[in-house]
Amino acid sequence: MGRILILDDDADVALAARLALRRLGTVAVRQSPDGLAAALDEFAPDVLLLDMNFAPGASDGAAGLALLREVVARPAPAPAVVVMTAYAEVELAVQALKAGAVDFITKPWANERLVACVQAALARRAPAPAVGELLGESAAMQGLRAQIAQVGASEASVLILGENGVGKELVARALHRASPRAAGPLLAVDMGALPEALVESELFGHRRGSFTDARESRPGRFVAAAGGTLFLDEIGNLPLAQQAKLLAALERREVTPLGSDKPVPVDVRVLAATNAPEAELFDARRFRPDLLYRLNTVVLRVPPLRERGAADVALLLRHYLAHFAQGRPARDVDTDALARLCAYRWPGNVRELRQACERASLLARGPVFTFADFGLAETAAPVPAETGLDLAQREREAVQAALAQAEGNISQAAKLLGVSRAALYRKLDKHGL
Ligand SMILES: Nc1ncnc2c1ncn2[C@@H]1O[C@H](COP(=O)(O)OP(=O)(O)OP(=O)(O)O)[C@@H](O)[C@H]1O
Repeated sequence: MGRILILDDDADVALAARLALRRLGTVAVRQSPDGLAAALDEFAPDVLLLDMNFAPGASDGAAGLALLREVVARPAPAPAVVVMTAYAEVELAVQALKAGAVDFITKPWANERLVACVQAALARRAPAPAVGELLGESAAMQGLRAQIAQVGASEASVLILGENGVGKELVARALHRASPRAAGPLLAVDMGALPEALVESELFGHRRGSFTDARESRPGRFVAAAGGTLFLDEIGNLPLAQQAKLLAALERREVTPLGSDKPVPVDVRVLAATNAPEAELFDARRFRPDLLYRLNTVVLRVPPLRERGAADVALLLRHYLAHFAQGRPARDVDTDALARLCAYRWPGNVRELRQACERASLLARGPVFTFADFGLAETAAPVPAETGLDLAQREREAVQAALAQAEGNISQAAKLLGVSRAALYRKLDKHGL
């Protein structure tokens, strides 16, 4: 989400742009360049969509270029400028790019093109993501982040569901950060990794001598997380006997350490996660329904990576390849490789993608990354069985992948594909992109 200012003296054009762009954030419209500086100070847009002509009859774009230069020269944070030109004004568009515009859009535009162009400009202005941030701009990930913001602020128990490596722990951390308990600790307990005999002492603590190895008294995780959040990972692996004890602790909001008969009050918010299929979780022979109802006041489902779309895969690739480049500029991903990575199923989800990026960054020798560099099991590009090798489809995928990698920047995408900008525009038109 961002702040977008549209400057166009044609009220109809400005309105059409405002309607198309409103789902990207807060959109304001000005019809005259008079007072633009003050408007920029006041509204502080991330992106300025700038018309190039303002005087009646003028078509040389001089007024627009002059405004563009003023805006670009403003002290940071100056907005990213996307200029609007008429279809034939390629020369003017080039001048604008040279003067510091991040992109141009020709009128009349297809709304999807305008949205993609402004979205890319917004993304370029967005601050670099903090470590551990849940990345993804697909509708599914935006929805998930909105849910986190909403339920994070409450004390509700949240059950986080999703396949291996989708980011359930990141979701738990984000919920904790969004909560009033953010200043307190977040303690994670991996139920899958704990031997059954140790579950109780780990969660509830023990008194010295309560069992053979208990040389010292030890507070359990419930007590250690006081004032904060306890994240019970792989909850589906908790044996039935311990499920009963966990239920009792949650209901009474107190725990009794092993070897003690004095209950200790606890002050934690409990988050739980599992990669078990929901059907298994709702099987009373494996998981107590009463415990499930305690844990799942809110259920958050983290979608598998293959359901988030090519743009999210490309975004995560960019993020992790930059991360593993360790300060050096990251190499590009070859267009064919990108199309195949976007179509790959990612059974290990984001964790698998992260590891594949680490492998490629360490081992690849070429100037660009190829599909083989990522060391993924599936080596053949997926070819739809019935249609065979559909050239048009492959071209469409390559264009999509290049646009995703170039974050919607047409010049860069054209460079990646080895075609001119004009040829890329024709391809966008041909494939209705
Ligand atoms: N949306 C995301 N953006 C950036 N990184 C992510 C995202 N989702 C997951 N990751 C990264 O992928 C890796 C796996 O994430 P995480 O441990 O949270 O997954 P999980 O669902 O808890 O896995 P498991 O089920 O195996 O416990 C981590 O390195 C995490 O930082």
